[in-house]
Amino acid sequence: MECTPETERVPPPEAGRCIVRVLVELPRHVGLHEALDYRCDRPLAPGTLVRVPLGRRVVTGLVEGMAEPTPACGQVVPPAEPERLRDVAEVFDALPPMTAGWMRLLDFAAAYYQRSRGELALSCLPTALRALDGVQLQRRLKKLARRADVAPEGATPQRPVLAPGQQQALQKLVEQAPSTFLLHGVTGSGKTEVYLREAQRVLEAGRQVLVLVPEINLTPQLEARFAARFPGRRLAVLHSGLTPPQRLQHWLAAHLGQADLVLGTRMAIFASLPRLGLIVVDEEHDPSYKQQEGARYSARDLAVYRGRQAGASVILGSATPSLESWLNAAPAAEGGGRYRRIDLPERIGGGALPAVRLVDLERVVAQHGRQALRLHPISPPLLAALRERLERGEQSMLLLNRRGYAPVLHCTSCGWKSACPHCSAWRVFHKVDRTLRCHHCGSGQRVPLACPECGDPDIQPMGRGTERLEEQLATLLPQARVVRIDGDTTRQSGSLESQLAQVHDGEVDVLVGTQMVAKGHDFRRMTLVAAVDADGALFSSDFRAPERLFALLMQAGGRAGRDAALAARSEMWVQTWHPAHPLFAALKGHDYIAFARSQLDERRIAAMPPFSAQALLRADASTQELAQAFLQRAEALAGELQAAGQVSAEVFLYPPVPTSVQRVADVERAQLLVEAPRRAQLQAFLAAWVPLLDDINRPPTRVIRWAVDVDPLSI
Ligand SMILES: Nc1ncnc2c1ncn2[C@@H]1O[C@H](COP(=O)(O)OP(=O)(O)OP(=O)(O)O)[C@@H](O)[C@H]1O
Ligand SMILES: [Zn+2]
Repeated sequence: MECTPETERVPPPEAGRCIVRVLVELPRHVGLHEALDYRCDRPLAPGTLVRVPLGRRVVTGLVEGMAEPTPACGQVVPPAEPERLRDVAEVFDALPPMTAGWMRLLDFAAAYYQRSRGELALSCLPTALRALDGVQLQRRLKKLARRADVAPEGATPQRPVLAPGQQQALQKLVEQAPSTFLLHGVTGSGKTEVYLREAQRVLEAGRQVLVLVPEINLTPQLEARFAARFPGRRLAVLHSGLTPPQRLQHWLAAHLGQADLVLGTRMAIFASLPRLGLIVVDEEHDPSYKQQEGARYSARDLAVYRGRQAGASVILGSATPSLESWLNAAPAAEGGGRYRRIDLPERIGGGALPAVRLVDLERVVAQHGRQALRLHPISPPLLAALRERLERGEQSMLLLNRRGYAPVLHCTSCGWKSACPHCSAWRVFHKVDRTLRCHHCGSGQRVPLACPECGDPDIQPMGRGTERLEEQLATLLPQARVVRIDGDTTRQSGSLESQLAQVHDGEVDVLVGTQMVAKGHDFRRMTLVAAVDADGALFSSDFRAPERLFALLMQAGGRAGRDAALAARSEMWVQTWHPAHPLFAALKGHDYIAFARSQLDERRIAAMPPFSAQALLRADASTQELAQAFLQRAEALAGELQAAGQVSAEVFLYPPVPTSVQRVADVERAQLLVEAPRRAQLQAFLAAWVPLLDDINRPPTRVIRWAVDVDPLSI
């Protein structure tokens, strides 16, 4: 058994008299203490995995520590009477315990995001592990050991000569390690090569490397690059696309230290890595790093915590860093000083970033008449630009952030629209299978042959999605090979890889896609990227909308001209009704720094994050009144705590409001925004307030569920 510092507190073994405290999967609301006590014939190290009886079941649990029969200090909760305790059913001796560092990550994440530790701990472990007993686990481990014996071999990897910027970046990484770094490198500046070289250094020092990417669709490309560079190393991947047995196998390889490299999406931040030496968070600005259900954690923020704990460097990489990270990397005098910034301002090979062209749709209409945009959204100049690429054998990409054929169907005679009966949203028209589908609750129906209200057969799509754009392109450019990549075309496993391979192999002339193809991909033959309809986000009520739009457009533009030979004639087009918007001026200059400065100035003046800290309390109920009534009680409770001086009076609660999509799957949703000048104040407030919320959720005005979202990304 590994001797972690915690084991020193374990009392001497007394047969059958040890009491261990075990975390089991209990949501916070169940009302039981989150760790339960069990008897065991010997002391167990914290982090040991066990099976314990819970009600009539036997479940997997994680040993938190020993419950001392005579508490030495006041903090230890005295165990229940030993004779009434049940016995640990099984100890997973074959597995090393989770490390003390991992247990600290768990404690931190649970406290910070207001979750029960047991629930979080068990949700971080592979489901397949939770289903195994000791005998089955032994079998798995034997299989794994056999595979580990045959070390993979391969050709000596090819390493490019580093560009001067990359060299300087690596030098800083070495000199200042371990620290948290913000690697601000323009698109195509070779950030991945920096990750690879730093990873190599860390691997050679005998430590493990964790690399996070925002989307599952970016894992195959990255996996291929790392596998090619480190042929002798075992590589584990963790993302939601794996089957449960695969996930268990990869998780075990990391936990046992057989895998030196772990690549994955946000969930991989909880991978067990006993020798962790480096964490890379690629595209660190991406909202996908924030989990949107259950424990709403930010994998990026946890990476920073985890790195510090492990004495490992953390590299946050992006061409368009989040404003939070940008501020953290600013000089201390400007409110930063927490991260070290490293810049890669130039593209590999010295290629230019694509020239940005705004198509003023007002002018298009003035010149070509209203009908120019009536049948399809591609303005005449954009169409000409697409044709030009086609003639030269170059690739183009059209970005439209809406999947489906049309966001709504409507009846031309009575005005009926395809509303979802369960949500406050429209059902989206998907022409491929002639269905109307709600993107919120997933419910669907076949497209009606006539208007359900008045019987008129003339029902028409309104607006457009990627499916329709693809269809229109086929008419506009009949000779072009068009492929569409979005959430619908990539549902089947393997389909995304084959579609991307087609693009890389030059079998595609025009790629139509959502934001999913706008980032990370190293397309080599693309010389035109066009955002067909970007205006929607310009006037959103969400204060983060401009930041997100700017990042999306910069990233999308970054797919063009990545081959230095083609860079000079590469372009990023944006069709807009508002060409004078300041966001576009920054985009034209590829000026992230100016954009960040102006956004941060606005946020500072308005005391918005990152100059304040926020949390949302969300409530779901059968009616909006019930949901809001719960939130009002929560608000009143906060007022009482403040009046009693138990929490800071500087924490501000906004009145409860319906969420932006108010009803989903017949459930009404409302939210309450909590804001504090500093994170620590918000944390102290939540720690006092959240545990009391169950007491105010009682019949007859009980809500179905409530949840806290700390550092919410959309409000
Ligand atoms: N030193 C080098 N010499 C030659 N080619 C390089 C070098 N470094 C990187 N490259 C190549 O340059 C291209 C761009 O690199 P990479 O994909 O790492 O960019 P990036 O900074 O991650 O861009 P993005 O932010 O758009 O994802 C890749 O094809 C990569 O193989
Ligand atoms: Zn719905």
